[in-house]
Amino acid sequence: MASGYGDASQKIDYVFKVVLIGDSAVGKTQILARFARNEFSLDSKATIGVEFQTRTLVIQHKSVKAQIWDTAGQERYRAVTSAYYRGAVGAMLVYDITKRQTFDHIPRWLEELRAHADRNIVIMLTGNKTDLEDQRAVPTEDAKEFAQKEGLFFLETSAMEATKLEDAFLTVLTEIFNIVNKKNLAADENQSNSNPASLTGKKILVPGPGQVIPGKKACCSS
Ligand SMILES: Nc1nc2c(ncn2[C@@H]2O[C@H](COP(=O)(O)OP(=O)(O)OP(=O)(O)O)[C@@H](O)[C@H]2O)c(=O)[nH]1
Repeated sequence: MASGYGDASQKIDYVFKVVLIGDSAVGKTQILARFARNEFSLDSKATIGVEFQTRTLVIQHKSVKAQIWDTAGQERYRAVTSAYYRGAVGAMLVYDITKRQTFDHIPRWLEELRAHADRNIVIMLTGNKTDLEDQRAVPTEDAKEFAQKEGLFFLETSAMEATKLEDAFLTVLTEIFNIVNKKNLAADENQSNSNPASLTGKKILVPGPGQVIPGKKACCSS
């Protein structure tokens, strides 16, 4: 269970960094605005550099601060690639369902993600702008098939209408939470006085979707 937009004074159990990537104008900044502040603007300027916003949620009675990072889709405005991905445990790989090219570029984004981020980062392929169904250029089946082949989660969203966005983020955050929690439980079993500390500033190694091996200790390095 997850809820709310958080309260600055509350105790935080975990901080998870999630990055948004994809071509320019697919809706990354508005996805972030919708998720972090429940806002949306049609008059969205191209992102220059990098920004992040946070939202605190409760997942399985623990307080989880989602730190969502957004950078420009346009090469010339992008943040330093390796710094952007450093410490990320989740990624939303976004395309626009009305622009085929933005989907055709997804393998390139995935390649960059796999080159720079933790190899076990949890990834959600996100087809945005479902409110423009009449202009659809990417069949759902094509994306579903690609996601299955690559071992990604997949959902179609609309930042404008707030459709499936909560689902998309919660799926990623809950998957990360379960993996990290499993790691802490394993550590507790091995070391009775171990301290399942906040993950702030720590790079974590997590198994990918569908690759959580029961009983196997997920590994973690700082
Ligand atoms: N119809 C519709 N428009 C959207 C949706 N999400 C974003 N947009 C619009 O698409 C345009 C681009 O959105 P941005 O969020 O700025 O795109 P971006 O991916 O951050 O672009 P860069 O910063 O250049 O990488 C803006 O006009 C948004 O209002 C959506 O779900 N539906």
